[in-house]
Amino acid sequence: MGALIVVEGLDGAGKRTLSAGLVEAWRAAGFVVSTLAFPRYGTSVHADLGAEALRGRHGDTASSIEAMALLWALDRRDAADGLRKLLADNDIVLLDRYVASNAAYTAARHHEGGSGPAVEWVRELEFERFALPVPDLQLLLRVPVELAARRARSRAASDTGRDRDAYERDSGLQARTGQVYDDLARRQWMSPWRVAGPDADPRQLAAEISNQLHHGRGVTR
Ligand SMILES: Nc1ncnc2c1ncn2[C@@H]1O[C@H](COP(=O)(O)OP(=O)(O)OP(=O)(O)O)[C@@H](O)[C@H]1O
Ligand SMILES: Cc1cn([C@H]2C[C@H](O)[C@@H](COP(=O)(O)O)O2)c(=O)[nH]c1=O
Repeated sequence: MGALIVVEGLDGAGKRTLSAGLVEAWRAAGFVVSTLAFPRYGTSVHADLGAEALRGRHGDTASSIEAMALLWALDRRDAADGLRKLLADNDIVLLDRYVASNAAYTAARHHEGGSGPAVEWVRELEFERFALPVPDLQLLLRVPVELAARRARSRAASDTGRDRDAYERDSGLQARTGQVYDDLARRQWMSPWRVAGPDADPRQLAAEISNQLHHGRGVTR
């Protein structure tokens, strides 16, 4: 059974870039690695509806905090069997966003912290009711809100298919989401967390994580 590792952080933090670096380093070290990014745009109708809602479609869907969270959660529920198969077939499965994204953004939209009712609602929905696999490690890519916003803006300018959505345009939401992520990491919500900064070296991080998991539960190579 492979190790389930999740990269979390704000919009534009650099999760996709860091994930690519980690995967490259682990593969170079001989690990069999698969990756998946949530929301699964183009694969999941729930993910696509969510993205469209954040760009003004589907009436008042985006204004409902729980409706949005349910769309993202249903995307993961549909992915659960495939995820279990990936875990059976790989040493490491790396996810770019997972359940903690729903916990952080839902709590932040409600102006709650990391131990409030929104986080508990997400935990009960996704880990208990939907029985999604619990991560072995959650990695918070913690970058200043201003830097993440700058990166999200410059990516939107250079990539015409990646315009900023309603959450990315809401600097207050991003700041509160960052605080909830900090809370979740401090509380070690659901599993062990590590925090990496904007200058993290993917190769060094990859080595530290595989050592950490080796001493804990899995990942032998
Ligand atoms: N370490 C870095 N140094 C400089 N630029 C970076 C770094 N990491 C990411 N970027 C740039 O910042 C932008 C956002 O990065 P990326 O797509 O990896 O973020 P993300 O966290 O996956 O975003 P989102 O969650 O919004 O999809 C991209 O244009 C990327 O090239
Ligand atoms: C998976 C997931 C995402 N969100 C939020 C985070 C982003 O602001 C948007 C879209 O995600 P992307 O990474 O920018 O494509 O949705 C969320 O609130 N809950 C989730 O589970």
